[in-house]
Amino acid sequence: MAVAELSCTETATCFRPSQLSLSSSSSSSRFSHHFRRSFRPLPRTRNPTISCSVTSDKVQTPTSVQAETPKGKTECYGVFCLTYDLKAEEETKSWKKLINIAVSGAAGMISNHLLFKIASGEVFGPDQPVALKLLGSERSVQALEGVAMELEDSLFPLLREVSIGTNPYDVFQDAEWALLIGAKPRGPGMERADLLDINGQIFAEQGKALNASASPNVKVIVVGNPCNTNALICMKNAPNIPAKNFHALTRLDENRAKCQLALKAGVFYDQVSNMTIWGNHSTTQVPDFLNARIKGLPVKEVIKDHKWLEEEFTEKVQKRGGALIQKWGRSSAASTAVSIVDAIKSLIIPTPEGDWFSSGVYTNGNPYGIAEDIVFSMPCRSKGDGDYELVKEVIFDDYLLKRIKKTEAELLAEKRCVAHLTGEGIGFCDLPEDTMLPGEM
Ligand SMILES: NC(=O)c1ccc[n+]([C@@H]2O[C@H](COP(=O)([O-])OP(=O)(O)OC[C@H]3O[C@@H](n4cnc5c(N)ncnc54)[C@H](O)[C@@H]3O)[C@@H](O)[C@H]2O)c1
Repeated sequence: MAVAELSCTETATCFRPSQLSLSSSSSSSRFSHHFRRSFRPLPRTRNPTISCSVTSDKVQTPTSVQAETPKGKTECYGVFCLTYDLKAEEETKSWKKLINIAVSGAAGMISNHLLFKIASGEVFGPDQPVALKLLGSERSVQALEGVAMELEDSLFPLLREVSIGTNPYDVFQDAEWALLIGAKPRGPGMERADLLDINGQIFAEQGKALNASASPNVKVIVVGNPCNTNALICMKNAPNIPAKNFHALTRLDENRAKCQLALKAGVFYDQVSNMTIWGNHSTTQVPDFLNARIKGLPVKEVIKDHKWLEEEFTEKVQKRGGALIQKWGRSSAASTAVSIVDAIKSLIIPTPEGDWFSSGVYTNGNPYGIAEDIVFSMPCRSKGDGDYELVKEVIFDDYLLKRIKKTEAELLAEKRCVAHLTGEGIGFCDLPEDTMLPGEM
């Protein structure tokens, strides 16, 4: 094989030696799984200029490789340009049909953990090929290419295609899952209301793009904060997608609550079940120790220190993100990625008998008397078909109801604040207090 040096200053048709030697072979049987992946940039709003320098006289020119690409696929990115018909190749395999997974904020810290879990088969299963569609901001394009390169270098057999782009209408094309992580962090001195507006605009646009481009039954998990209201905005801008398909991630909060209960009870955390986080992914969230169980028993029967439950436990879960920042100097990324995996698996694997999981979902028709038309974390159960039902057999006491009311009030205020982004008039911000997101200082 010819040895070539490569340098690229922009995304476009750049080739590395392995890819070039592959392109000269017409026999697809010589390709191993990972050779059949493609990394191609999606069309962007601005045209990239190409600057590649390959220092070898033995390699083929990019032009000859381009000529071999299947019809309609004129651009490719990275090591493996698409020089074969991926669909024809798929027909010879007994694997499941490829699924398209869009991830926004793909160059960020959470995605840096998540993408490799998805590509490895840990999330959707060891026989489920995946295509990753990575959305970044204009500022993160170079980093996005770096992510794609690392994915290439990992040689995941299940990873069949990676595309990158900055236009959500292109990136979300045919997406069956949309993991919306990308958002702006709250800067110094920025009010929560400002953050709601800035990030709300991102999610309004992405909702429209999902509506126009994604699979009609796409499942959407909103991670970028403030995630409940961002999910509401996204949903309102995607009227053709069922409202039930939109989730705000509160699974990290559930996992944190389980961990704290296990520590206090002196059991391993797999003994804690039926954990609900009610409400907003903020410091008003309510970790429900009334309905949770330890070794199948009500928590209050196992942990007799009820003062601890009401005061320390609740606050510890609510402020866990901030405590972590103090130690790490940055917000939780690995455990958030793990919780996104948990959230997806909870929808594609039947919920264990008698148990449930928490997710921020649309409140219309909820059996708990929570205000309609907001995205609120509630207990859910799934048959493993991507859908869920709200759990009916939960109990309430005054303590729980009072706290649920507080987080509900916050979400209703957030909703009023973003009315201009949900098509419901002029936004008016009267947030009860400037509560922090878990993870903020
Ligand atoms: N729900 C939860 O449990 C939870 C937990 C932790 C973090 N978060 C939130 O997740 C978000 C991402 O966290 P992170 O640590 O990965 O942040 P990060 O700053 O490392 O990454 C965010 C990425 O998003 C990109 N981005 C910004 N605007 C974008 C847009 N319009 N389209 C696409 N990409 C865009 C940025 O360029 C950046 O690469 C933050 O809003 C954070 O508050 C939520």
